[in-house]
Amino acid sequence: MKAVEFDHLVKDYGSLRALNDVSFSVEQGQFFGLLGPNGAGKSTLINTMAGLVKATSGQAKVMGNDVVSSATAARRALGLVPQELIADPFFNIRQLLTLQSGYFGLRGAKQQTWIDELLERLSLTDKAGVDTQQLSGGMKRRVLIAMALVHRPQVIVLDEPTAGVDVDLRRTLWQFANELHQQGHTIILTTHYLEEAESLCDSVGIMQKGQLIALEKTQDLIARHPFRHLQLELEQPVDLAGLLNRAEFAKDVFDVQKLSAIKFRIKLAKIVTTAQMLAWAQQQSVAVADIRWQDAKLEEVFLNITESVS
Ligand SMILES: Nc1ncnc2c1ncn2[C@@H]1O[C@H](COP(=O)(O)OP(=O)(O)OP(=O)(O)O)[C@@H](O)[C@H]1O
Repeated sequence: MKAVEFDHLVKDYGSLRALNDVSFSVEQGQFFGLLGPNGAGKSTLINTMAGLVKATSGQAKVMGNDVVSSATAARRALGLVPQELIADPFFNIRQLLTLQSGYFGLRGAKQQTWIDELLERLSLTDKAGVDTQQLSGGMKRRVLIAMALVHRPQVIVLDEPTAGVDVDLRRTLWQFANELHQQGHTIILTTHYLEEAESLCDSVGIMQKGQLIALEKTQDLIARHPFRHLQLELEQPVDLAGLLNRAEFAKDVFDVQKLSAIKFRIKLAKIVTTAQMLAWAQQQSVAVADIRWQDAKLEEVFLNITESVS
């Protein structure tokens, strides 16, 4: 059974097609990154999964449960941390979490122990009796996280959880998310911080204009797009850009950035080995002092994919 499954999902808002025939699945136990530029359809997809948005056609399932025909079971399997911050004038944090537990039929001492644990983990213990209206933005976000986890869902969806949060909460959040992942929960994360996605997510899906345009293991995706940066230090100043323009692999040279008179950062679109590079330098009578490679980052791969599709 897949953690989540989308089958030919379409969502129209009037004449705007926010989801255009999206089909893919996320395996149980994955830490999955859902990426895409603003307006790509990520939130629409997530909200469809959570039963908050009704698809125009197609199907979405959470842990095998159709989000429409088995809505209660699907909702129970999912914990969504939404983007928007809440403020409830009537309840304090503990009351809110107890109420949320009640929606899932969870009551009693065992549930209160779990609520205590959530409060502790999210550094909210001191604030448990405070009305949510009086909380800062970051604390409201912690409450949202606790609310999403109150029923210990198998699938946890974090919709841009670190937008505008401080370093401390960001660290707490990733530590907690990693722990939940290790305990076997499936985590689905949308974020515009691609460094976060690269370090946390084992697989990523990239959406653009309502369609899924890439779906791969994070490392495979990066490896398949052979950008590498070469940091080259020369013994003496040389017009490296000029020389490279005349080189046989000139078409592969992406960008030459002069860092100093002798230091360059070269972005290559094709893998060139160190030996090839050194042989070429020798041919050109360029004395190389140091050569260092750096792999592409998810951010560059992402920009390359989304730019080539748009
Ligand atoms: N309730 C709505 N009514 C009309 N159009 C909507 C509604 N919700 C979203 N849209 C439109 O659907 C498209 C997809 O929006 P969505 O919020 O899913 O994108 P996103 O990838 O989550 O973007 P972001 O990264 O900015 O959060 C956008 O063009 C948006 O304007």
